[in-house]
Amino acid sequence: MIVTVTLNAAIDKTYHLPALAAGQVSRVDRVYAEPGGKGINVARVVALQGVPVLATGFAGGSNGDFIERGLTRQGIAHDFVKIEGESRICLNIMDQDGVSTELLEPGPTIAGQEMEAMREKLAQLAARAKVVAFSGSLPAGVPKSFYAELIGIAQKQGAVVFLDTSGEALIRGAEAKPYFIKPNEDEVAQWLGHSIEDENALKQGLLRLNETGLPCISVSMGAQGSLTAFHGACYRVRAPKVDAVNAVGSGDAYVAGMAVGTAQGLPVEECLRLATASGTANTLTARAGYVEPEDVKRLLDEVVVERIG
Ligand SMILES: Nc1ncnc2c1ncn2[C@@H]1O[C@H](COP(=O)(O)OP(=O)(O)O)[C@@H](O)[C@H]1O
Ligand SMILES: O=P(O)(O)OC[C@H]1O[C@](O)(COP(=O)(O)O)[C@@H](O)[C@@H]1O
Repeated sequence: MIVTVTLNAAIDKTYHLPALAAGQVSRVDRVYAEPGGKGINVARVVALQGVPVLATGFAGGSNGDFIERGLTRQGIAHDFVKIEGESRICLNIMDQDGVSTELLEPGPTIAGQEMEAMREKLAQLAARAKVVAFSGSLPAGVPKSFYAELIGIAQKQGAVVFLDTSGEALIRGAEAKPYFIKPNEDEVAQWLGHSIEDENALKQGLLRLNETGLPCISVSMGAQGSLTAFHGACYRVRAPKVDAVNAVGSGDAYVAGMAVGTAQGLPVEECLRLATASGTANTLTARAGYVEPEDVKRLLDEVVVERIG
């Protein structure tokens, strides 16, 4: 089983409208509202590929109820820590030219006893999991070291750990040496303490991070695919060319593909192929963090994985 952890769960709302004009009234043509936040998107894309998954994290208020009911309706097992605060809404406004504007609420404040409940729940769930994937921002009240703490709990239960977050939560979380991380290029530069001029510099940087005890690091680059350092080997992956409809959640779909491949014990090249096909398939639907399984299957053959060092 794969367990996904979303500490800052959300209702992901997507508004499709002709144009977004600041300071004016805009009418929305189509609205999608889904259980979301990065880890929940990962769970949905894993489930859509027919692999057992369970979503956990913090959920509260009427938005939390919506998230849990939505997951149940979508057939995704879940077991959240109930919190006093209200889970957030994240808004993606898509105009007719495909330009996306995201508004992400900060989320609720988490109390000390709610964090304690999360530690206990995770220990139980991780004992049944092959892969535990932590994704997304930290809600208020949670210390920046919380991911490192939770990663330690999951590793102690024998799970392979993924971490997809940003900023200080990533830097501090990475101290616990998760198996897989997905920083962006700026974060890699910040880590290394120098700017990254070109792809070769990025490759060298990722390989150096490998040496610090981080075995698998992917930097994804939208339509350009991704670069991954894996135990001292480097892979350049080209994504299939498609007419993208909505790329929000593609990073999460990529993580889902990596998690599925890893849980199934596939070689890293095949994990990267599945991750990329899942990320690209996510761009083909109007919904965030959603793939058609036939799209993933069809795109697999169009992904090019090349070892470059
Ligand atoms: N426009 C696109 N065309 C084809 N594939 C895409 C496109 N956007 C994203 N992808 C796929 O999804 C993966 C993750 O997307 P990316 O936008 O880099 O993630 P994030 O959402 O974390 O920024 C990419 O590596 C690629 O496989
Ligand atoms: O937890 P964060 O970092 O605030 O991000 C939350 C948002 O990220 C998203 O998952 C999209 O992320 P990606 O496009 O990077 O996959 C939204 O669906 C979600 O609401």
